[in-house]
Amino acid sequence: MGEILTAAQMRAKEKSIMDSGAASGLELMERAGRGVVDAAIHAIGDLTSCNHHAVVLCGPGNNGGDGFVIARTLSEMGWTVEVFFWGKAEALSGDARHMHDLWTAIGEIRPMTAEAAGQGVCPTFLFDAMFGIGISRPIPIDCARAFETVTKRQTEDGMKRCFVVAVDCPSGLDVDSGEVLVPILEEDADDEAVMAYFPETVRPRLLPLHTDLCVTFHALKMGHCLTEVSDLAPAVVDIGLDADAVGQVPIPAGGPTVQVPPPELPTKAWVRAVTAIGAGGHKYDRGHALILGGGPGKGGAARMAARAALRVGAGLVTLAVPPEAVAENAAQLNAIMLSEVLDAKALATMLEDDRLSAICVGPGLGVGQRTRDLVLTALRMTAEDGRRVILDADALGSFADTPEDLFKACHDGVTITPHEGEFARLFPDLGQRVRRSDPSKPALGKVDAALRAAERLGATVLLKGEATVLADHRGASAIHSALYDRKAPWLGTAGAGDVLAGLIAGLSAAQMAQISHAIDLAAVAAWLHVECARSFGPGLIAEDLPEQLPKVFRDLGF
Ligand SMILES: NC(=O)C1=CN([C@@H]2O[C@H](COP(=O)(O)OP(=O)(O)OC[C@H]3O[C@@H](n4cnc5c(N)ncnc54)[C@H](OP(=O)(O)O)[C@@H]3O)[C@@H](O)[C@H]2O)[C@@H](O)CC1
Ligand SMILES: Nc1ncnc2c1ncn2[C@@H]1O[C@H](COP(=O)(O)OP(=O)(O)O)[C@@H](O)[C@H]1O
Ligand SMILES: [K+]
Repeated sequence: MGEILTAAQMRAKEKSIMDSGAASGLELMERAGRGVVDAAIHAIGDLTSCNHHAVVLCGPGNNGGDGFVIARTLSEMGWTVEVFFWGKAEALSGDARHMHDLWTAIGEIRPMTAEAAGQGVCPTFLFDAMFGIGISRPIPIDCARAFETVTKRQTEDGMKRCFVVAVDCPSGLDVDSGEVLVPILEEDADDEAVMAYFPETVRPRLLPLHTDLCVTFHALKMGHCLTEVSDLAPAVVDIGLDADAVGQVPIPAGGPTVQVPPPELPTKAWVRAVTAIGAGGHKYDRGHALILGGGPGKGGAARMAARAALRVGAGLVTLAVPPEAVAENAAQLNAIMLSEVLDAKALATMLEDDRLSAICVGPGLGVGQRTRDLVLTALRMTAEDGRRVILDADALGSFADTPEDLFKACHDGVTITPHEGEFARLFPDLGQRVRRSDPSKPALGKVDAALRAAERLGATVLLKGEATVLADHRGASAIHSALYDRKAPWLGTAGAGDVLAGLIAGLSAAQMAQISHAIDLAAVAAWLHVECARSFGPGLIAEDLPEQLPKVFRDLGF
């Protein structure tokens, strides 16, 4: 698993392999269907106590074609298979039609209605092959209801439910944005607000398609990484798209080109490659991070950022606070140095010292003119010299009314770290379209939104959340999802974002601009952030995060 693709990129890969003659559409579909069966059986493991009965729900496109292959494969293995079909056989594509006909030679097809699908024994597997990457609007209500009624079939003991396998993606998932396009319940149909499809009002009323395992082809798609689509981590089936001919065909732009590695990759080498961790040397070789802090009583956020910067490997860290906050901070700091900074002019003087190699502005600073001045000064003083600036929280909030001022001042050494609210205030047009707010327009999704924002800024954007998305002005992007086996919901705790900003600042301080791109450092920081949260576990508060770093580094073998 290296790359994450958009639907268009996947289609381009499929087309190029077919055009090259290396495989036909039918061969790909056969491999896809058989791969799903293998992955499903592998997930269950021991089938001895299962009833070898499966239900396959097939849709009107090639996803349905995969479903017919699944039905035939299981039937050949001696399973009892029920197939429900939504669509018209004559409207199927050539490949899907062929698979449909192969199935009808050995088995029955019934129309997909809730009544029909609700009858019968509880199957071991329910395969959702209704809609795949070709979904364009909420799935038909009959499909959603048929799905639901199969999952409600019960075993004799009334306990067991079937194991639901989504083919390519759960039907209704927009694989580019991660948005779920499932239908509005009929009982809501006379509610104007619901029918207007405003996500806030509609979401709780939507019919969820619960999935145990999602099996996709060749590579994960963006939606699998932006939304938790199944209980188990998605399985990826190799359908033979890696042949040479495919590599030579440029795939369309717009998808991520950098991916935060999953934990099974050689993480130590990756962390070492983009940081100075484990490199040894003098403290002055590992940079000096400057963190700007807020006024009296508002210093916690910046202190946590400073602590994270020091623990992650900056040689020195200085916290610079307004004069009236010096006493408070002096009482709280030891290894972190303390300076006083009255205003932007004082900051400019301080930044003349180019040993200060990275600057973090925002946590706990307060929204207003003083913060705006500090941000613009930090950006001006670093515009030409390769030093990196991390803008978080109030540094972003202070430009909600004048975002253009920030855009003009940003440079390629800047990383901004907004959560979705801060992002929407800085980029209202993009923020609105992260999710579908207008039924007639597809959602932009977090990756596209972050890429457009990064282009506008000429800088790196790290858009936070359960799935953290990174993008830069060169068009590189990455997704780091704290989902599936990297879940860390307890990381959503006050101050966690301040720690992340400090981690990026610490890595940036230790790293000179020419060695790696800002997006790589932000990606390592995002990975370490979640790793620290997972290492600590539930009960975590933000202060605990930097204290987990030594253990995380030890576990990596440093
Ligand atoms: N290419 C290959 O060789 C391989 C492809 N593979 C498989 O193909 C899948 C992609 O196939 P696909 O492009 O046919 O799209 P798919 O997701 O089946 O649905 C599109 C159909 O649904 C329709 N439709 C859409 N939304 C709708 C709605 N709300 N309500 C009603 N109808 C709706 C839409 O019609 P239309 O929008 O024109 O009305 C169209 O008919 C992919 O996910 C993978 O499983 C694998 O076998 C590997 C090899
Ligand atoms: N459910 C979640 N799972 C994993 N990480 C999360 C989750 N919710 C939030 N986070 C992470 O926690 C941090 C919260 O940051 P932020 O929203 O800025 O909060 P704060 O301002 O309190 O620091 C972000 O890094 C975000 O990615
Ligand atoms: K599906």
